[in-house]
Amino acid sequence: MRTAYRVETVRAAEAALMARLPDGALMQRAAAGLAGACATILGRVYGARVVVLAGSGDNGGDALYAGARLARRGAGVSAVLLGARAHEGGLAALTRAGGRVADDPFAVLARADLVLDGITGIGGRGGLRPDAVPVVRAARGSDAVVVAVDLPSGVAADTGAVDGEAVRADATVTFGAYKPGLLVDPAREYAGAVRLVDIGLGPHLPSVPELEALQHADVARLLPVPRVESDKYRRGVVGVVAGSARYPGAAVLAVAGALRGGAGAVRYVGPAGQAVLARYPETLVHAGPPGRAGRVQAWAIGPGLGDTPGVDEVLESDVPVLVDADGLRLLDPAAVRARTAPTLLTPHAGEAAALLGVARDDVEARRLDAVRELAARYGATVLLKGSTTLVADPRGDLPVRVNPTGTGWLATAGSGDVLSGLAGSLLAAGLAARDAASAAAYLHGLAARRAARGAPVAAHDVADALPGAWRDVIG
Ligand SMILES: NC(=O)C1=CN([C@@H]2O[C@H](COP(=O)(O)OP(=O)(O)OC[C@H]3O[C@@H](n4cnc5c(N)ncnc54)[C@H](OP(=O)(O)O)[C@@H]3O)[C@@H](O)[C@H]2O)[C@@H](O)CC1
Ligand SMILES: Nc1ncnc2c1ncn2[C@@H]1O[C@H](COP(=O)(O)OP(=O)(O)O)[C@@H](O)[C@H]1O
Ligand SMILES: [K+]
Repeated sequence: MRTAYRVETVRAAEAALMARLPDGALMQRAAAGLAGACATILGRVYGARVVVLAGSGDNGGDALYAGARLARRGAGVSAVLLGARAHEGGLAALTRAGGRVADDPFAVLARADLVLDGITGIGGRGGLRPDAVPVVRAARGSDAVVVAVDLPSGVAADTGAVDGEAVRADATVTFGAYKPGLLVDPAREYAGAVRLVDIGLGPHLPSVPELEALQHADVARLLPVPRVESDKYRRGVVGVVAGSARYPGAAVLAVAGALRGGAGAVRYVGPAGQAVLARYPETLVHAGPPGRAGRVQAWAIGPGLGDTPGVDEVLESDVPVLVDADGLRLLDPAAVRARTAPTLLTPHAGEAAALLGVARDDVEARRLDAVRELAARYGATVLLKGSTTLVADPRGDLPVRVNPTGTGWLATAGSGDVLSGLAGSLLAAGLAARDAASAAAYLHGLAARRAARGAPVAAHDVADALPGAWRDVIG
């Protein structure tokens, strides 16, 4: 499991650790890790041309000390000082090691092999200041590899927001702990490949992080496995309420996902039964309404539903309910809050914006805030779809989960329908809403990567690739 912590938590842990260490020891650990990562990227340090962009704080200090280490190994290191002052110790170390302050920043940047972005780290506020913007653009426009120190300067560490201009790095070397902005878009995209340097913070960090990203082993522990005493009913029946005369395909895709999610049977309820049976004869179909369709252990309702009623009825049931797509349009927060069984909402950014009464761009810019706000307002688990899918629990003291497996190839019509069916099936199999949502997003992303392998995929390809993704996860 990867975890991320907020700035104030990281600072508190740093303070606790620093109290036990000699002055400056922590910065030296950071600088050593940073220089080592740069050496790996460069391959050959001797003769390499390195430019350090140094802001006025400790982030600049890390970068300058790392520059000094590289200079001692034979790199030609120039510093570009941005801000009213420079980290004294770092600048002195760099000068002692043979580095120099650049007379002409643009000339050194044009010839650089590697640029260290040490303008701001966790102390930065807002986007880059105007003096830094042309320098950062020149760095980006050169052939140099851009390595961000702790965070790409200009991104918000705690939220992943990018207000204004920020450094687009090829790689980020972060210290002590991931920060939420390194895992959540839009900032995540600015960070490139992220490498964590251990500076000994671990024992001083709280056990509950702000954010967590599951990995194969974590998901493997969540996935349901049939046992000797299992039968199709004990494995769980998932009810899929989806599709309409206008969108019969949504029903087929949601069922396709549900059949690969671990439930023992899939009960389809709605007007697209023929289309569903033609593709998946193993489905139990019923014309509806859901209350008459027979017992299920969880409902997934919404994909392609159009104006077909049913959401209110399903919300009144005492089993877990997933609401997606059209089902989200007329959702009554009071009805959701009144439920005793778990509810899982799976909006994309546009649907989340409508539920919150804000613009879609606001949700995209502050995904972490949006998903938390929705979970709190509806008293439901919320899976916010998108390039870094997030899952928030209504219990605000649990970490938000961020899915690391997503791929842009998933941005194809109907892939969300597959996800609904899959997550609903995991709910029926007995997973808690938060686990069902995060395991489904994880498998869904992996399946898309497997199916795509660099080429476009259709939603049904993603569904077909789910068993392979499942096998990858359980190893
Ligand atoms: N704590 C530790 O033990 C360890 C910390 N470590 C390192 O320290 C970093 C944190 O250092 P920090 O606290 O000095 O803040 P930092 O990110 O350098 O920026 C602060 C200065 O930048 C300025 N500024 C603000 N916004 C700006 C903007 N938009 N554009 C331009 N400038 C802007 C503002 O100065 P101002 O110009 O306003 O006076 C502010 O004072 C952390 O990320 C990690 O790298 C590691 O060595 C491990 C041990
Ligand atoms: N840029 C992206 N990167 C990764 N995943 C994405 C991206 N855009 C969309 N997705 C994923 O694709 C799926 C699209 O679902 P949705 O928006 O409901 O589409 P539809 O309604 O057509 O099925 C979601 O799982 C979402 O997380
Ligand atoms: K930085």
